Amino acid sequence: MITLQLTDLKKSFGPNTVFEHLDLTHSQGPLGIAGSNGSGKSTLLQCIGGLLPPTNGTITWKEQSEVLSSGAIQQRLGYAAPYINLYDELSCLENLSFLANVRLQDYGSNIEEWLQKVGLGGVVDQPFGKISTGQRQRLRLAAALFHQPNILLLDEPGSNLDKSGEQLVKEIALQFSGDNKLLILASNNNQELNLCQKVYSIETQAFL
Ligand SMILES: Nc1ncnc2c1ncn2[C@@H]1O[C@H](COP(=O)(O)OP(=O)(O)OP(=O)(O)O)[C@@H](O)[C@H]1O
Repeated sequence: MITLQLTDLKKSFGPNTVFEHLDLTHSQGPLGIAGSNGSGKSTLLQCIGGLLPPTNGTITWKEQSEVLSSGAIQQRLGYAAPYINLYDELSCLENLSFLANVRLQDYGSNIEEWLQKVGLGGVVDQPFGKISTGQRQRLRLAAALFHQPNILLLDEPGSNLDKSGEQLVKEIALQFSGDNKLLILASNNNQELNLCQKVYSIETQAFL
């Protein structure tokens, strides 16, 4: 079982405090983060995913009762968000191959499988910068998933996706409802938040 524990978390940008005194524990399955525009959902997700240092407080990941090191978290973590970009000049396939090389592991046929699964089989050789916005979002999802993470962070996963893309997000959320999996999904979209077993409001700092 994977557990995330946030204790007395605070994030400020200069004089602007986005959230403070935030305590949250979540074990296993999909957790939604809700809140209006500018309430701090992306900021919280970036702190959880290690992209932003919190101003105060602690973020602890555990697998069973063992505290995970930052290296262990990076191995287990997938993250898809509009602010995580891929290389415009590289093709879809080259982008994922590059990420696989960075991870220093052989993922066998996983990359091709994920490109098919997200519906990009017809554009594998197209540069990321030249595919449509919805296709780019699909590639971001594949990039977050091909290494088979058991922790997944998704920021507005359905943005620019059509009906089949929404179905894909639903399947991903279902996949992360299983044992030893944890999904955190930040969104304004109720349809997406409904995919989550629990929803936490960043504004009230309570479960809805
Ligand atoms: N790098 C930054 N520097 C300064 N302020 C920032 C930075 N990132 C976010 N903020 C501020 O933090 C606040 C929360 O922004 P954030 O993007 O986390 O909100 P959000 O809930 O994800 O919004 P949305 O629903 O519009 O995506 C905003 O006031 C924003 O301007």
